[in-house]
Amino acid sequence: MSVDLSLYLVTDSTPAILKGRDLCSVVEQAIQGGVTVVQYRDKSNDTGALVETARKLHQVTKKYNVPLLINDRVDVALAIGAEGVHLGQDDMKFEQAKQLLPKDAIIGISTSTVEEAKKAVADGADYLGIGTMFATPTKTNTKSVIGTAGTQIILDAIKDSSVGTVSIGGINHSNVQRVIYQSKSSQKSLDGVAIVSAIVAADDPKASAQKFAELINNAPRFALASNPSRANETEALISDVPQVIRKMVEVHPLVHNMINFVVSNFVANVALSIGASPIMSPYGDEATDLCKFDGALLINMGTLTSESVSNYLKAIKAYNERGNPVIYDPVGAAATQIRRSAVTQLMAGGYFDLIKGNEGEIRQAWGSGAVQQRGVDSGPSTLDGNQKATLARDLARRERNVVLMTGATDYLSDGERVIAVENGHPFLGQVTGTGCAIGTISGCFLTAHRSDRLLAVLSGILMYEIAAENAASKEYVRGPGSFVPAFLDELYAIRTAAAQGDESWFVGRAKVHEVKLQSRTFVQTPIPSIRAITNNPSICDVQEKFRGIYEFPKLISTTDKMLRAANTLNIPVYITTQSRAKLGPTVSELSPQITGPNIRADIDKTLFSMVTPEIEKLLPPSLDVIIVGIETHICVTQTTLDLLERGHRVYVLVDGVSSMNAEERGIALARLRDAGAIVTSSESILFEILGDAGHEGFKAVSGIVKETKESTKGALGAFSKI
Ligand SMILES: Cc1ncc(COP(=O)(O)OP(=O)(O)O)c(N)n1
Ligand SMILES: Cc1ncsc1CCOP(=O)(O)O
Repeated sequence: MSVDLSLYLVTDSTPAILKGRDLCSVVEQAIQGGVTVVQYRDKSNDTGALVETARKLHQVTKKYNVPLLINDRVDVALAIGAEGVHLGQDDMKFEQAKQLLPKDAIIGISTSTVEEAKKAVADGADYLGIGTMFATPTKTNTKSVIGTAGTQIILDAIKDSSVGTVSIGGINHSNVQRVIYQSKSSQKSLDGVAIVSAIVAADDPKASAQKFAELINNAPRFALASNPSRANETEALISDVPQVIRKMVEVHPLVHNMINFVVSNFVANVALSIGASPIMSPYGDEATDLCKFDGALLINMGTLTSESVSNYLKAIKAYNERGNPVIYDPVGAAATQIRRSAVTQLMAGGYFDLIKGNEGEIRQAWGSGAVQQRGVDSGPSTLDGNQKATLARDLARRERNVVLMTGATDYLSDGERVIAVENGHPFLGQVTGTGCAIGTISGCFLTAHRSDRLLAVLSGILMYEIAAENAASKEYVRGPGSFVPAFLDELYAIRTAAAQGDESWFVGRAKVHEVKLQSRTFVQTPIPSIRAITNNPSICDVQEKFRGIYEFPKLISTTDKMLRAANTLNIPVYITTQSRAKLGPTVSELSPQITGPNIRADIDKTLFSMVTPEIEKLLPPSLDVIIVGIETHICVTQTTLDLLERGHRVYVLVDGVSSMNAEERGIALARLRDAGAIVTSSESILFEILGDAGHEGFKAVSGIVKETKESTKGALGAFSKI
C-alpha cells in the first residue's frame, strides 16, 4: 500500500505531552490540520487497553481516510484491523510480521544506521523511520542521534530504492524545513517527518499540524542553489568581482556581530571602512528586531560564555526565519569540550550560509573527533592542499551552504566549485581580529549578493586581501602596528574606487584558481562511531547504603558484567565511594571483581564528582571512559560533565546507572547526551570494545555476555523504559 508520509503523527499518551486531553480528539484535530498518517504509540498500557484505544483511534482515522499504524505490536494491529505497524530494531522481525499481517499491510522499520536501512529495504519495508534526528525528551533511550548529516548518509545509501522515508526526533516548526533541506542526498530526499510532541503537546494540535503542512510544502527561505562550474569559471568569477563590490557599497548592509570581545572594535572599524553598518550585540533576544533590517548575522564564538550558545540559537532562528544570511566562525572549535559541544549544538540548531574557519575549525565542523586544537590559533596543518579543498567542498555539499577554509591559501566552496585564493599578506597573521573580520565582511557581501554566495564571499576576500597587500607595501608601514591604520585606509580607498566604478585597483591582482577535484568524499562518515576503546570503566558509588535505589540489583548485575569484562581485557578501572564511613563500602557482590591489577583507584570521596584531585592525577589525557553507578542525576552527572570538560569521551551505560527516583534517570541521561556524552548499553559497548570477532578477548567476553544474558535482559527491561 502506498502511503503519504509527508506529515506523520506519532501519538504519546503520557501526561507531560497529552496533558490529560482525549487522545482521539487530539488526533482528529491533527488530521484536520493536515496529518497524513497516524501511528498509535503507547509504551505503558497493557494489551486490553491498547486494543481499546487503538480501536477508537481507528474510528477517527478511517473517517478521514488516513492510515493508522500500530507501534511495536503486530497483535494489536491484527486485533483492530489497522492499516499497518511500525517496528523497531528490537521488535518482531520484519519477515514474521509480514507473514502475520494482511498482504497489503504497511510495515515501517526504525533505522539509525546504513546497515539497518539497507536490510529493511532488502526485506521489503514500506518505509523507514530514520533517526533519531535530534535529541528529544520524548524518547531518551534512543540508540543514536544522527542529525541531518547522518540522515543524508542513510538516504544516499538507499538512493536506488523507492522505499518511503521519514525523519523522527526533536522536529518542530523552527527546524522542519532545515531538516528536509539539509538531509537531502544527491538523489534521495525525505518523504516526510514524524512528529510527536510538537503536535500532540501543542495547545492547538490542528493549528500546529497546519503550520507543519505549510512549512513542509515550501522550501526554506535560506534555500539557495549552488552553481555548477563553468568552463572558464575562474575568469568568469574574477570579471564579476568589481560589480559585486560596488553593489555591496551601494547596499550599505547591516551586519549584526555576535563576536568575541578581543576583536570587536577592530572588526567594527573594518566593516565601517568597507561601507557597511556594523552592530555588535551578543543579546539573542535583540535579533528578532535586528533581523528586520535584512542584514547578516555573524556568530563568532571566540569568547564563549555559559550564555553564548542559547543567545546564538535565538539569533540564528530569527535570521533563518527571514532567510537572511548567517555566518558561523567556530573559533577554537576543537580546543575544549565546551567548544566542541557548542559546535555540535549550533550546527544542529540552525542553518549557516557560510561556515568560515581555519583547518582545525573546519575539521571540527565536519565532525572529525580526531582533531585536538591548542588555543584558537590555527595550529600545524595536517592536510595537503587537495585534502583541504576536498574537506571544504564536502562540508559545503553536506550542509548545502558555502565553506571558507582560511590559511596561507584560502579554500572556498559551495559544494560544487572549489576556489583557491592566494592573496593577502603575512601581516594579517600578526594582528588579532584580521581573521574574524573576514566573517563580518562575508556577511556584508552575502547580504548584498544572494544569487551566488560563492561569488559574494570571494569578492569580500579579494577586497580584503588586496587591501592588505596595498597597505603592507606602503613605505611607512614597518610592522603590524603601522599596518592596521594603513589597512583600514586601503579598505576605504577600494570602497571609494568601487563606488565610482573605478576597477583599476583590481586589474591583474586576483591570485585565484579553481581546484578540480574527484567526486570522492573527504574522510569518514560523520555518524558517531567508536572503535578500539581501551580505557576505563568508572564505578561510581555502588555502595551498601544505596540498596534502596531504583532496581539496584539490576544495576549491580550490569556493573559486575562490566567489571568481569574489564578484568578479562585488562582494562583499567576506577572505583569511588561517597563518604564510605557513613554510606558503606562498595557492595559485597562486586568484591570478587575489584581486586585485580587493572583496578587503578578505589578511593573514598566527598565530592559528588568522581574527578577528585586524586583521580585526576591518575588520568591520562584523552580517555574513553565508561560510567556505571549511582546516582544518575548527581554523581554520575557531575563525573560525566567533568570528564567531558577535560576533553575525555564518555559513555554512560543506560543499564548501568540508577537513582533513588527512577524519573531522575531519563532527565539526567538526556542532559548528558546533550552535553556530548554517548548514552549506550553495556552489551553494545562491550562489542564496540572488541570491534572484531577476531579480537583475542572475543571468546571470553562473548562468554560473559552469554552467561549474563538473562540479567542483561532484566536490566534493559527495567532501565531502557526511561
Ligand atoms: C516513524 C517512526 N520512526 C521511528 C520510531 C521509533 O521506533 P522504535 O525504535 O521502535 O522506538 P519506540 O517508538 O518503540 O520507542 C517510531 N516509533 N516511529
Ligand atoms: C518515537 C521516537 N523515535 C525516535 S525519536 C522519537 C520521539 C520523537 O518525539 P518528538 O517529536 O516529540 O521529538
